[in-house]
Amino acid sequence: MYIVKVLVEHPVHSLDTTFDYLSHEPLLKGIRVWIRFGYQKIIGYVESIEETVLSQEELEKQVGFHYQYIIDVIDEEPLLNEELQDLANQLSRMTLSPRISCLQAMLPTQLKPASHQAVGMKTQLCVEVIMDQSAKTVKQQECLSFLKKHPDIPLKEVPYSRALLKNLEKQGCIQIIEKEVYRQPFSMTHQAKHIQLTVQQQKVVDGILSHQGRVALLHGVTGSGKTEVYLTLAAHYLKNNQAVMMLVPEISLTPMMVEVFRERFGDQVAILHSRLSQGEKYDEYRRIKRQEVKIVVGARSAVFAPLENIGIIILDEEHDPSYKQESKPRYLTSQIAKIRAKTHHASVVLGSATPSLESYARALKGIYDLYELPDRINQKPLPHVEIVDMIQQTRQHNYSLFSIPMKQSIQTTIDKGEQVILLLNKRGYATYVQCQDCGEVLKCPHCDVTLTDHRSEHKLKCHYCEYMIDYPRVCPHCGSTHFKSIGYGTQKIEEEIEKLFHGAKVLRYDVDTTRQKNGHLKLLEKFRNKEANILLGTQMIAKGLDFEDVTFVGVLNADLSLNVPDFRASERTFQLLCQVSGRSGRGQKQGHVIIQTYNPDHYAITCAAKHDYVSFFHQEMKYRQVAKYPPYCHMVSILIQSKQEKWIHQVAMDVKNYLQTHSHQTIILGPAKSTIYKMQDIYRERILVKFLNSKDIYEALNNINDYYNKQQKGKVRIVCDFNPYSQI
Ligand SMILES: Nc1ncnc2c1ncn2[C@@H]1O[C@H](COP(=O)(O)OP(=O)(O)OP(=O)(O)O)[C@@H](O)[C@H]1O
Ligand SMILES: [Zn+2]
Ligand SMILES: [Zn+2]
Repeated sequence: MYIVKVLVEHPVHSLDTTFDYLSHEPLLKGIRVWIRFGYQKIIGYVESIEETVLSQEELEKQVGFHYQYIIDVIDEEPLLNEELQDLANQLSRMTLSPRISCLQAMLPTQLKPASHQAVGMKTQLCVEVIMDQSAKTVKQQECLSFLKKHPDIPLKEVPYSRALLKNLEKQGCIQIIEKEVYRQPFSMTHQAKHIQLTVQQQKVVDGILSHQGRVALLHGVTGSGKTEVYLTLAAHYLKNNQAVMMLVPEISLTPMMVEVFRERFGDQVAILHSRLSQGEKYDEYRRIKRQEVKIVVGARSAVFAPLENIGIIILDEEHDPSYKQESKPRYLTSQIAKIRAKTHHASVVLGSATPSLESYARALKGIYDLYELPDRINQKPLPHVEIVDMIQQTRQHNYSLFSIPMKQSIQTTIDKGEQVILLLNKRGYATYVQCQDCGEVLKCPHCDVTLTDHRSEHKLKCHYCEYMIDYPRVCPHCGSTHFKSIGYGTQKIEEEIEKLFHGAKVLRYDVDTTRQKNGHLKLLEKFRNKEANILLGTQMIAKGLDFEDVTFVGVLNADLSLNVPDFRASERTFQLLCQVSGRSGRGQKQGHVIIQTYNPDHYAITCAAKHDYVSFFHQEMKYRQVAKYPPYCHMVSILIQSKQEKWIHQVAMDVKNYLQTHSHQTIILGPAKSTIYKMQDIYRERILVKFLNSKDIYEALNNINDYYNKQQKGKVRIVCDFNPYSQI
């Protein structure tokens, strides 16, 4: 008899314990099983098995409750190998999240502990030749020799009649069998070109290869050929029969990197990111697990890909905030990459034109190896960047969103037949609706935010919950019928541009226009084919795009990312401006950039205009040191949430007091109301803790977590976020 400890899917901490079941047979650790839980039949995850010589009766006498048997076994093999099972436990401890939520984060939906396998394998009928002597007719022989040349051909592609095939099957010459086919998320489009590395690139590659097991920071300016370095490294490990993990930040970017990797390595590449269909993800995951592919390209969660014998893990655009998971378990991808690299004795490469302050500081300290690619390929100069002071524009009575130099540059670029990228930094800048008579601004009743005008659908929507209403006819406050949309959204600017510039053809690139499957790719392909001369978009267009004919980049409002209550505001602004500038002048022609701002002297803007990372780094480090922010300390954000406003502040104060008496060398800020105090009808207060020594703060938080999320369950919820990126 075996006692099986089973984790059950329940996203609350109080269930982060295992439940004991019995089994007559030994089971494998890490498989899913059907169990009875209360009155339900649910799926559980086998955490451990223990053999016992006692009978059920004797066992029950010992523990004083009635054991149930496992109803059925779901998986033949463990979902996760030993390495990943250990990682799940480590992740749970690191982030103070339930183990089951860590398993959920690591597996594709179809394999998640609670899932019911809605999508399964895709199969098709294939023809296989077993024996070719007994064919009688000429036609049959002809068909057989065709089939021998095309082993395992799908039945529907065989250019012979079904009757003929049926006869051959009867004679025992062939068999028609059902075979699994993989759903292919992308098809190959371009042909691979062979590129000789520059001396600088080669040096980087050699350096990284001769320090196996280290973390390398590759600081290379935009267009310096980092991708080519990644490809060469990948080829090297592949030749050694080792696996390669290539991580990219945004969903929008993944298809481009996938394309480049597919061109070079064919179907040895698997893709993992959130835009794939359930079925595609399931297939890709199993291709990796069966060791049919050696390279994985994907976004954040691909860091958990079940690759074995990993040689290298590469994170492109390592500074990107999307590497931080913003829901349970709140992990930082680079942290996971480093843990896995250690297990596999793999190298880690963190690549960026604008490394995060934390990474560059580590490189200067010698914790990481630093590699630089200071020049663009073929010594192409970086674009000339001009800063336009918008206060001056107002003084000259230009109230338009476009300054005079911006207007001129856009028009000239279009006239020359070249292309323009325009960045509208939209954060907090979406259009909202205000009553012209009483000033009432329409807000979401469930969240402390204004409703956004989605003109094309005649709707107002909340961006934080599902709330949506029709465009109002009368003001709910005064009954007036005069409304005005305030602010600029990409949609509004798109209309304006087409009126303002001769010959302008705009492609709008944002969440709305890229929602459909491969929408990003299709839109970018249109731009590449020159079906439009202006690409207008939000932050999404700042990264990774490589278009030869883009010679002008305009930033409409550089300040919006500067004026947010986040200690990384300057860093984010600097990164965004460098990245988007880097899209200009990548081909033969010189690039030009205009940044419109109300803060023309801010170092984030002046350093970006000079492409001067190092100066920015040192100035920003001074500020972080004085204000005591990372990398000079660690940080954890504690979010206290409750549906009851009357409790929340008292609980937050209790948490603070507990932390104060149970930790040393900490600075505790707050509690304060969150930037968005009410979200989805839940009130939110926040405490920020800066600390140097992680041991006691970690213990204190673990206790707090235990107390409120397990014992006091229901009243409040506490969410701890180490290395917080978002503070809304
Ligand atoms: N050794 C080389 N010889 C010729 N062309 C190269 C070489 N290496 C890279 N390139 C080309 O230079 C261009 C820029 O390279 P790549 O896109 O890799 O830059 P990057 O450093 O990743 O830039 P970004 O940070 O802006 O994404 C690409 O078109 C690439 O094909
Ligand atoms: Zn009104
Ligand atoms: Zn809302």
